[in-house]
Amino acid sequence: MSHPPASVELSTAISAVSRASLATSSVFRSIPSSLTKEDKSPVTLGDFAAQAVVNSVLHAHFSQDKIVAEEEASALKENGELRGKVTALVKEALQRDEAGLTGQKDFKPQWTEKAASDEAVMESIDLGSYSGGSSGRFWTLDPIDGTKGFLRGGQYAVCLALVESGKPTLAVMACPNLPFTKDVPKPQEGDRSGVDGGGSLFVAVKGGGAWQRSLNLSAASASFQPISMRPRDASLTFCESVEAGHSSQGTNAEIAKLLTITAPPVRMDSQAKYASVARGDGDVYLRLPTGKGEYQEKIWDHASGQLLCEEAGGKVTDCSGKDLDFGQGRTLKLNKGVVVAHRDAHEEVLKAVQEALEKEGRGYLARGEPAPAL
Ligand SMILES: Nc1ncnc2c1ncn2[C@@H]1O[C@H](COP(=O)(O)O)[C@@H](OP(=O)(O)O)[C@H]1O
Ligand SMILES: [Mg+2]
Repeated sequence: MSHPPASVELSTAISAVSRASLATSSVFRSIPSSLTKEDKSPVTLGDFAAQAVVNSVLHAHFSQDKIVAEEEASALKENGELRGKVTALVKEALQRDEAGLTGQKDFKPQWTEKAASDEAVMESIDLGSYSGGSSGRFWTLDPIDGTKGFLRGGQYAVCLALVESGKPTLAVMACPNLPFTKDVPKPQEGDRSGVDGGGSLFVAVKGGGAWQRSLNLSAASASFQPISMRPRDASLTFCESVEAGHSSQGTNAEIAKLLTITAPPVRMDSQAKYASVARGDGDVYLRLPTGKGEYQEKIWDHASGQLLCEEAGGKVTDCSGKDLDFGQGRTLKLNKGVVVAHRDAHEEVLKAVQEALEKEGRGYLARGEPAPAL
C-alpha cells in the first residue's frame, strides 16, 4: 500500500494537526514567552492556539466525540491581550486552504468563520476537558508536547490520537522541527529558523501501518512513505528526555551498561522520540520513573507515539511489561514508566530495565507493585 488506509477520521486529524502546526511554527519563530500553570509547567500561546484549532476541527466533523486535551482556557479569560493573539493565530490557521496546506483536495472542511471568534476559541479549548475512560471512543490531544523544548528552541510535537475502548487506533503527529530524514542534521537548540522541508508528519492506523511525509507539501518528500523500526542487530542505541526531571537518566545509564550500549543517549524533547525510533533513527526509548514513581504519565503524552511504534514493528510497555492502558482516565494510572523497543528486542531490554530497578531497590516498579511504605 502506498498510502495510509483512508478514512474521514484520518483526513480530519491530518487537517487539524497540519493547521495547528502552522500556528505553533509561527509562535516558535517569534521566541515564545510562557505562563506557568498550577502544576508549575509552562504554557505558551502556541499551546492554546493549537488546542483551539484541533478541537474546533474535530468538533465540526465529529460533534459527538469527546476530547481529552492538555490545556484549559482559564488563563485566557483573564488576559485579553493574550486571548486576542491566540484568536488571530487560530483564524489564520483555520482559513488556510485545504489543498495548499494538507494536499487533501477532496476533503471538505466543515468549520465556519464563527470558530475564530474570541468566545469560540475559548469554548474550543475547553472541549478538551473530557475525563476519558475505557468505553466508546474519544480523541486525545497534546497541542504542544515538549513545551520546555519549544521554549528552548528544541524538538516539540503536535500529537493527536483516537482512542477506542482504551486503545489508540489512529495517530497523527507533527514534528515541525524534525527533518524528514536523519541524514539532514537536526537544527541546533535555539535555532528558530525552521527545518528545510518544513519538518515531518507521522501517521499510524491500527492494523494499517505507520507512515511519514514531509510537513511541507512543496518539499521533495511530500507523499507518505511507510516507516519501520530498525530490526534487532548487533548494537543498540537509545534515546531519552532532555529534561532530567521527566525520567531517570541514572537508571537509563545502568540499563545501557547491561545492554552493552556504548553510544551516548540521544536526548530529545517530546514524542519526537517515539517518531525517531519508529522510523529507525534509533532503537530504544527509555522513560523510567524518577523517585518512587509517584508521577502519573498523561495519556496525551503517549497515545500517538505508542501506536506509531507498535505499527512500525515495535513493542511498548511499562517497566513491569504491561501494555499501556489508555482507558483509565486522563492519566496512565496503572502504568509506571515506558519501555519502547523493536518486538524482537523488547524482552531483552525489559529484562535489563527490571534488573537495573532491582539493583537500585526499586524492584517494586518492575513488578508493578506500589512503593513500600516507610
Ligand atoms: N515528573 C515528570 N515525569 C514524567 N513526565 C513529566 C513530568 N513532568 C512533566 N512531564 C511530562 O513530560 C512531557 C514532556 O516530555 P519530554 O521530556 O519527553 O519532552 C510534558 O509534556 P508537555 O511538554 O506537553 O507539558 C509533561 O506532560
Ligand atoms: Mg506533553
